[in-house]
Amino acid sequence: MASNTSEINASAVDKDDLKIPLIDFGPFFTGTPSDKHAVALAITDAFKTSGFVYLKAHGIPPSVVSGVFASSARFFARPQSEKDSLGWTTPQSNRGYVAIGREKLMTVDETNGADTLRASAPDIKETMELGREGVEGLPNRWPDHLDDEGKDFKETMQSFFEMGKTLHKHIMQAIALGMNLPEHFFDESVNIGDNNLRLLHYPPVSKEVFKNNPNQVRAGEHSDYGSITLLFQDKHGGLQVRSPKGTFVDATPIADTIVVNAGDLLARWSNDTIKSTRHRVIQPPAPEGSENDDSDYPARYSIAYFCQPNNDQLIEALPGTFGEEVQVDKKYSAITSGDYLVQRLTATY
Ligand SMILES: O=C(O)CCC(=O)C(=O)O
Ligand SMILES: [Fe+2]
Repeated sequence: MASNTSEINASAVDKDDLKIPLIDFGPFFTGTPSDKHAVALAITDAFKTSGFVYLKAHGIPPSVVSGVFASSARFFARPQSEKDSLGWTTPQSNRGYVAIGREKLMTVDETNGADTLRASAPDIKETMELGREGVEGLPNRWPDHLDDEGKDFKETMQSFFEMGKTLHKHIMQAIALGMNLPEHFFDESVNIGDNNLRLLHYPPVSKEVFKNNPNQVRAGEHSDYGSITLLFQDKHGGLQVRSPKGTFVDATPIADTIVVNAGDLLARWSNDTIKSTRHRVIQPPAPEGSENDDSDYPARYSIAYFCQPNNDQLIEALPGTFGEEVQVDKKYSAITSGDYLVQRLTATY
């Protein structure tokens, strides 16, 4: 048990009071009930302190993940006109291709000045947004009519979408146990799969761009909107998390792990006992000795699977997070998951 506990608590990031553990999710599926509980508590504890955790043995095979990265890279390599023909339309749909400069991620307090911010330092990224299949009037913008590669893309992403849905359920089961709720407490709240799979491509950028504009980033500081985000990074790095001291700390990629972070809706659901922590993406850290190298920063690819409770799920303070026993009132009024998401998306596009 002792070795098991220390493995659960391995540290991935520990800087400026920001501690992000690396947790082996395996024992949650295969361990004894007490192993399972220990994993659940460790994950919940991480969400309550930093809002972030690295997970290994999460159940999505590395070969599947590399297949999704490859398919994503082939998609972004298509001619701009093809990608534009699959363009994102509305926050209600939130499906389709988003060209560089269209979305500006920002913090909640910045949304009043969204247009100025977008103009001065647009995010240097393009994305492809994929949603649940079969929603009346909101089709995914698949490239399957273009060629065989487009058909492969559709199949790969549909299958990955389902895996993300399952992992969402499992992590919510861990959170339920960690919050002293029944293991299956959230199952019915996340069984529809109203999630959003976002493929991201940060193209190569000249070092001058970052030198000349101190506000330039690849993706602006923000918190995520939903319950949790499953983030798959390539090896380049550039993701940073806001520490309690206010600094940005690198969340360096670790092979065969994913970064999972809590979103605003889970923070709200937990009456702010769980934290939705701000993060951003900048240029990758320069390898040592490369200070005078003036070649471009390399491209970076990532996959963000935004998990969202079912659209019609009412989000209000969970049992145990308010009331006399804990001496805290409910901090927020009830809102459905779907209404909340559309509100947030409307501000950033
Ligand atoms: O690309 C990344 O590593 C993070 C992207 C992100 O935070 C987001 O799209 O919400
Ligand atoms: Fe994010």
